Amino acid sequence: MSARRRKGIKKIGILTGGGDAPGINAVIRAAVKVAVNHYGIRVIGIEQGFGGLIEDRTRKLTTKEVMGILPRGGTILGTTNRDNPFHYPIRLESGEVEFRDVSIRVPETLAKHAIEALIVIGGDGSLKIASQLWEKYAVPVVGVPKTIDNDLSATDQTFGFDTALKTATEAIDKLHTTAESHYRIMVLEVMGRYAGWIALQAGLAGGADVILIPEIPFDIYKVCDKIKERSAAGKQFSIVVVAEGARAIGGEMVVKKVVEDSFEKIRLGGIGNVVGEQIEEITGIETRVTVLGHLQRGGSPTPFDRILGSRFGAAAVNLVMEGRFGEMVCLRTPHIASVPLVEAVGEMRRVPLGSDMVRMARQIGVSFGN
Ligand SMILES: Nc1ncnc2c1ncn2[C@@H]1O[C@H](COP(=O)(O)OP(=O)(O)O)[C@@H](O)[C@H]1O
Ligand SMILES: O=P(O)(O)OC[C@H]1O[C@](O)(COP(=O)(O)O)[C@@H](O)[C@@H]1O
Ligand SMILES: [Mg+2]
Repeated sequence: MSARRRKGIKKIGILTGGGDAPGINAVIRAAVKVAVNHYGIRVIGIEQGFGGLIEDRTRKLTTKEVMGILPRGGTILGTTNRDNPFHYPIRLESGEVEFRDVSIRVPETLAKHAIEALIVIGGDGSLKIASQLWEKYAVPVVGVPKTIDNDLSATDQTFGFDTALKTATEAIDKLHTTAESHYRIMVLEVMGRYAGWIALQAGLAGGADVILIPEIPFDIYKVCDKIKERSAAGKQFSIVVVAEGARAIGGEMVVKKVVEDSFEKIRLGGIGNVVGEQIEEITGIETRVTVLGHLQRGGSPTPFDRILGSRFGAAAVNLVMEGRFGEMVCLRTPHIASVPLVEAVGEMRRVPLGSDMVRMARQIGVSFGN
């Protein structure tokens, strides 16, 4: 510990950015406990993501503040998937919004509070900002990967994904019983942005008949063939799981919303209804659509996510104390490792078409609609 103390760090900051994910509070709790109890340093929480560093919203995080938060979903610090210091929305007197680079305020706020290192818990967007802050201002940052989408290539898994999967699987189980009773087709739309991990794995865990993911564009007639094949075999109901980023061959992804003051403006959603209507029209079988939405991001984290979050939180503080800035902690099963942030945000992890999970799914009769 004395060698680490020589690095001279006495105070660190923590912020959470992007969509929340169950397990964030486990990261914060572990980081605070390790910082305070093990290294004897202080922790400042930045509120509401990068906006907190721009608008100077901070609060002290003691071990008392993190008591009892392990099983809690969400983030006690608040978050946003809009604020980007390099592209920050400023509301003009005219009411119009203008984007400006206000990133200089980040090192200014950190200096004001004597914060010597910053732990950023976020997905690709937030970690890219962290990486830019490190490159442009040498802000001493360490990243912690977070997203229910599990779409970061640099880590075997992100926390939050397991909990989202549990929620989506339970939803499929529930849809099964009502689908079976009413001889209906049930379509479930799940999140995941441009990756199909939630749809694929929840679909497999819940025994879906059709799984539509962004990585495999579908043909609606092939989807209906599978449903008709089941009907012919006496199975009078079917479960179709659709990722929000799924699209028909030659078609576009369905956009639910354009968030103008966000850097990444597109919010996906709506493909479930499109697919549901087409299935009903083509097969003539009564079809209902459920959009699972933000239920997937809420609730108490699973044991896996609590433990992974805790491991990441502890590892992030260790990286800080070792002076290894510009890096992100990651899971290299069974170990916790680290990678440079630039590498971490470089590539999105999508479902590989040759993966054994896709192969197994096909072998047990799941249709991907192609
Ligand atoms: N490719 C990008 N480059 C720079 N900033 C980005 C990029 N994508 C998103 N951002 C910014 O990062 C923030 C968080 O991104 P988002 O994707 O919503 O969450 P996450 O951190 O979970 O990926 C957004 O507010 C946006 O301003
Ligand atoms: O909460 P919003 O703005 O509707 O965002 C929804 C998006 O956020 C997510 O839930 C999580 O994405 P991030 O981890 O990148 O924040 C996506 O699955 C979904 O597309
Ligand atoms: Mg993102």
